[in-house]
Amino acid sequence: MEHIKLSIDKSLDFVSKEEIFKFEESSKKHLISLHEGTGKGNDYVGWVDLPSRITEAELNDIEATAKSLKDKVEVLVVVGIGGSYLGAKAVNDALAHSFDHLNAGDENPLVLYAGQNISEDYLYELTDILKSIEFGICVISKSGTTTEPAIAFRLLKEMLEEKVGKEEARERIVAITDESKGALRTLADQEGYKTFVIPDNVGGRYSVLTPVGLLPIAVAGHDIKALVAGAKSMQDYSVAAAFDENPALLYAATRNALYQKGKGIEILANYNPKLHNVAEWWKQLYGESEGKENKGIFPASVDFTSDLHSMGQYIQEGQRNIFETVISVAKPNHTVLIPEDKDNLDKLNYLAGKRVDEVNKMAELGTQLAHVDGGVPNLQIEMPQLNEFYLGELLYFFEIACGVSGYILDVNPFDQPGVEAYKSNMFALLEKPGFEEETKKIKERL
Ligand SMILES: O=P(O)(O)OC[C@H]1O[C@](O)(CO)[C@@H](O)[C@@H]1O
Repeated sequence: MEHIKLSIDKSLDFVSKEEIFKFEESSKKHLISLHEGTGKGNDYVGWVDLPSRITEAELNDIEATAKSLKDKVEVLVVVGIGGSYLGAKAVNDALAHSFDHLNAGDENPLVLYAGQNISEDYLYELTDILKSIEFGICVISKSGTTTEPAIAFRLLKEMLEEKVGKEEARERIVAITDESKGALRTLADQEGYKTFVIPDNVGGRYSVLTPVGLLPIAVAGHDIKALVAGAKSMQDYSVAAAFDENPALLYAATRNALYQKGKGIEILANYNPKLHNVAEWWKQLYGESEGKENKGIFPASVDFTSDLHSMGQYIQEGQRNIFETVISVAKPNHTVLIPEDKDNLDKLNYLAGKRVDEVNKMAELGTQLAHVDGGVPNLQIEMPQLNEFYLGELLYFFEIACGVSGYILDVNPFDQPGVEAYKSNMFALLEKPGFEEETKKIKERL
């Protein structure tokens, strides 16, 4: 069985093997404490064995719900923010045809997203376009009280009920939320929506392998059983593999060793734009998990080679506080050859007959070497292919490595207290009932 691989060779000019291997024992210990639920934030480690715990019956239920939505709608709007949508978007965009929006032969509904911002123009344009489209809603909120999705859901629910009637709207709305508490649970029970549960012990950013990610991924027509099988394969491998062959432990150890050497920013790079939103998901995962107590690596991302023509300058010659982790896909899913041209004005004939991917791979290798020469340590994560199975491996790899890495950093990787600061200011400024004191204080500052 081939797995995704991590190569740390191009970081060894900056950090020694000893400096990485000094985390061997602690990272193994942290992995065990994640599995046994004995570390910080242990109320939220329900995701650790999710791939092996999820049952065939649960997956079948998700697939059946996806099918009934598919039969009814052309568009499914996933309403959620942060961990309630980023995982689904990451996988759907990685697996979708790049030009899905032109309806490139896809019979599955188009999955759109709302509630991930509070832009009036976004909501206007979305509701406007949906007037002439058969749509459904998958509303996802663990707490049920997050402002952004609550606003979007209110608008979309009202619109759908007006468009197709309350009875039919009920058939087209699925709610994914807490088992027993919260505003969305109450509403879903009142209205009789089909619901799925976000387990209590799984936080939003670790929830992609629950119905939160799996339902929208199934609606888009992707194989959720293969995704979960990939995650399970990485769950097993991360427990069984020796430290030097264990991508998750080695990644956690290497990034912490680099951090201790002053590399405070990690840039996740890809050479396939389909992976753009995997990086968006990864940024929440690592940013919310590690950025606390005035510590943590700042997670950033780039799409190469596009961003070599913008951010490339900074990475090559800017402040030397960064390292780069490249996600590389070994084998593309299609073949395109560079054609011969008799005039050869662009001097490209030396590439004629070669695959486009060969050029991409040389750009990747050339960039890694240049960045190393410029003082940027490089890690490489290689996926054999971009498909459900290896995406499942990748997601679980990043999750388990994040838990271990957070424990090495000695933070609780499962809380996000800092996110409340903006919310409380926003509520004070909006004069939300219950925030009178905060409103008074904030107004004095303006
Ligand atoms: O699913 P909910 O409760 O609406 O939360 C959405 C997101 O908001 C946060 O709680 C931060 O505000 C994230 O951790 C979470 O993924």
